[in-house]
Amino acid sequence: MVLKLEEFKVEDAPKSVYYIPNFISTEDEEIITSKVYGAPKPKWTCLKNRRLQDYGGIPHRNGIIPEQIPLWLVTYMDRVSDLNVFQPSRANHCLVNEYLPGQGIMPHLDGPIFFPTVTTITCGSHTMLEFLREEEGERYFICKLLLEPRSLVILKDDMYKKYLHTIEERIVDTVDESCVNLNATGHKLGDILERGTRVSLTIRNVPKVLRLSLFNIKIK
Ligand SMILES: O=C(O)CCC(=O)C(=O)O
Ligand SMILES: [Fe+2]
Repeated sequence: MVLKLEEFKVEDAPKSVYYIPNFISTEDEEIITSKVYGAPKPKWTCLKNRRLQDYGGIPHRNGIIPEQIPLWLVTYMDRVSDLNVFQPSRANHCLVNEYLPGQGIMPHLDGPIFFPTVTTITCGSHTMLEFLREEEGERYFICKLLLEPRSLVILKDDMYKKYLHTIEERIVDTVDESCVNLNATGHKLGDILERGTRVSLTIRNVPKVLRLSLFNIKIK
């Protein structure tokens, strides 16, 4: 299936957002959640307000020391790379985040470690991804995106580099006029959406790949 990215552009957002509903099937969604929850307990990193798993290695300022990515996940990372969003490269890192109702993520930029395009597959529950502008220490709300289960969202340009993104710690979301991708979703103004447990795959490219050289290992 060849998918024309331009057809999924969110026109009412700052440059650039693409929102693709049903990027994966319900079967894919079940595979992803069962693999994520089937991972050994030490694979999880527990933060104060969410849990996460790193695949592909831990990204650092100087680069990433690559780790083998399980085949089930390579399938989905390849499906995203095939949209040519990381050209001339491909995805080599995936962060899995789990959010229980009431959990979220603080306003942040993904930063310069990554190729400046971020893609996220949402499983299990919707969420509301909100965007802020930061100026002279003040933060101003810009817009929000309703991320439905099985969707893919792609952020690049100013939406990657300039505007912070955040998920507020809420148990319900209300759909209002600031939700700029509403017409691409199955929802309407005024809908009240109760959050369930959301598992997201944040798929990116780390351009700097470090290779461990044997010559740097001192043998006594
Ligand atoms: O879970 C999400 O949709 C966002 C995750 C995120 O912003 C990040 O991991 O940098
Ligand atoms: Fe982020």
